[in-house]
Amino acid sequence: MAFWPNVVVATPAHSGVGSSLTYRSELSLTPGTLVRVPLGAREVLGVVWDCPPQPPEGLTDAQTRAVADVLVGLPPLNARWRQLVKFAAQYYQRGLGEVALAALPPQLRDLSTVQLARRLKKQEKARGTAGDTTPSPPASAPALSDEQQTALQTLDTAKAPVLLFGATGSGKTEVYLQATQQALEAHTDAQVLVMVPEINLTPQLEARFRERFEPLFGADALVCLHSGMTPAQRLAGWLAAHTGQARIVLGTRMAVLASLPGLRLIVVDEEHDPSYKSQEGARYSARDLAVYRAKVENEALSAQGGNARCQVVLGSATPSLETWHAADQGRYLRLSMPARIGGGALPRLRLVDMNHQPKGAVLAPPLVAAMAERIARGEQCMVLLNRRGYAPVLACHDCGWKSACPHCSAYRVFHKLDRTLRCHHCGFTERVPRACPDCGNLDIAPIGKGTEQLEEQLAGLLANVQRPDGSPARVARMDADSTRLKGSLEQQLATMHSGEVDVLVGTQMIAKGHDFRRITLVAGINADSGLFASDYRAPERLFALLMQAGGRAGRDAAFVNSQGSASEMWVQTWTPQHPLFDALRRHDFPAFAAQQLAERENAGMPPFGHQALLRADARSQQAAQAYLNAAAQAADGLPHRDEITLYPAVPLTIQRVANVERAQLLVEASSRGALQRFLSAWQPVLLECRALPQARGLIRFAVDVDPLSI
Ligand SMILES: Nc1ncnc2c1ncn2[C@@H]1O[C@H](COP(=O)(O)OP(=O)(O)OP(=O)(O)O)[C@@H](O)[C@H]1O
Ligand SMILES: [Zn+2]
Repeated sequence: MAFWPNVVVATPAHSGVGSSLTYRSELSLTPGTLVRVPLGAREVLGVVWDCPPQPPEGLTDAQTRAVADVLVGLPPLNARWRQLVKFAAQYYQRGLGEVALAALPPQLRDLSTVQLARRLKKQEKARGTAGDTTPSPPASAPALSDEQQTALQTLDTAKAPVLLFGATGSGKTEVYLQATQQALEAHTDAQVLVMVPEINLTPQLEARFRERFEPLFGADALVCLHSGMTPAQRLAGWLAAHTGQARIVLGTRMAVLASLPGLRLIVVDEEHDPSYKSQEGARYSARDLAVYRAKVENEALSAQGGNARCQVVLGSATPSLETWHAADQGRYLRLSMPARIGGGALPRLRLVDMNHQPKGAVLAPPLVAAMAERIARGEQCMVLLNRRGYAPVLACHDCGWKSACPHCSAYRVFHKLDRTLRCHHCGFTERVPRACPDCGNLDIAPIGKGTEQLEEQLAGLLANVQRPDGSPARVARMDADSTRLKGSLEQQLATMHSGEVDVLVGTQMIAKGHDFRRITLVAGINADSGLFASDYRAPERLFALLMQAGGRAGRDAAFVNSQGSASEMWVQTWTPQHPLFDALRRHDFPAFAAQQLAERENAGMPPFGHQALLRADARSQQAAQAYLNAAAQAADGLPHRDEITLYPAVPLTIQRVANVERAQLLVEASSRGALQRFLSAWQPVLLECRALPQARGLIRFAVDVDPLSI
């Protein structure tokens, strides 16, 4: 007897190959089975989607090729996983095979059945011995605060996705830890997925999970999944999750597509973080997929009877407005934890009106004085500036030359430490010229400021300040440049935790999730850039950034009290009267969210309206825009066209990157369903339009559903 399995394989997006290919097999293959199949001259990894016993109409034996190999020993990917992948592919307008195969560890593609069997055996063996070692005593969990206790109980019983709206330092992590423990103890096969925006930024979190759960469930109980791992590590982690050996998966957005047959709890920590949205391939939102995934799991669980559930919890002190709105509507259950652990206060806001500061001052003198005082008392400070390098531009005052990147419509950033001009978009790097390349003038100077410069200036301004033990104050910088080397981030965080460093200067990476115990002053240096950005999400981002940054101050109430001080958040601004600061002063996220949501509703913006972007990359800006506009024209008559607004093509803010011209076209609809159906109908049209004469020079197009910036 023969079977005709339909197999999905990784085909390039829009390659025209259908969502699955039909092969022949002597055996009936369970859907979800991993196979190797011939594709052209190659042999590729594929996932069996279904396996009918008759060939599809019109197809004969002779036309189909046989499945080359079946990865026996690996359990098939289950129906819930396949449903998740199918949904992601449809919703984000990508190929099924592309999404399915991208969700698998890359190394799986290269392994033969024999190699895979060996790998599995090794893992099985390791598991056998793991139990032999005597477990260390479990790290004891602290007694929960009343708010934490209530949150934990509600998580256990809630029938909807939960928004854990907890102030900075309210102990959300402890709630995740104990909810994880509850879920794992409820069932021997239960698994928990914990997602974080950037795993390397928060080594503390991983350490807390390991410390808590390895003694209880063994050293193999927790695996990580993120793009910084080696291919071998990723495969091992994925296999452990897929076989159920790993009980906890801690990962970044990609982990949302991991195979987790026993999934019972999904935690999305700092759910507002933009890095949950993928910016390439299928541009999915891992947060939104997490909610969908829990729904699929719950449907399956309730079909089995019993009352097991898969809970999903989205946690943040500054939730995304999408999530906040869903809670307003009752689709999500909002759990509030307004109090900080230990009863500490949130930092007091000090606005510095830069109109009244000495001209050219990067740091207002009162701010420097306040920092000096705190250092002298043995407290730490943090200064946030969202721009790395020494200065964003280098310029010649004689002829007007500026350090433009030859390949991008952007300036190259001046990095003083290694004397380079570096493009932050394409990476193009050159030594800083000794003189102006255009006129030979020796006097070329930086314009604006970045973290390197801030570090340098602060070191100068605080040179005479002493710590309580009489030693000089120490300033350090943490940004993508200072943490490039492996282990350097951990080391820098350690110097901060140990108190070696008094002032930490850095980009947004210092504002995220860290539990520094002795910071009592946080300063935001250049907030205004976020106030007047053209993107309608800019205020939401700025508010979250400032509130999160401020949230690093005063986390240890006992320390703050013993110092006899109060923690402060300083913000330097040219527009202190901006209403955003009122809400920030009151730490009133709900008021800020309500005001922003009202504006969005009036303007029909998300989450009230729904958007997608059609993006085009081309050799010329004209071709990129021509393609987009042609695609818009060709949309006439498509289903739901009358419910859709298509805007004219526009160049991206940075329109050229690495010599590629970029343009986009906004698609808007008042209903998500209409948008979805329109986009599906538009997809073949988008493919056809590539061949139009005016689109010559087009390199690629991509659809971005629910884009984060427009
Ligand atoms: N019940 C508790 N008893 C004592 N200490 C606790 C308790 N819960 C949490 N903590 C401690 O309080 C501090 C803040 O907790 P945590 O880091 O979880 O806050 P968070 O809500 O995640 O904050 P953020 O959103 O700012 O990252 C941590 O040092 C944590 O160990
Ligand atoms: Zn460049």
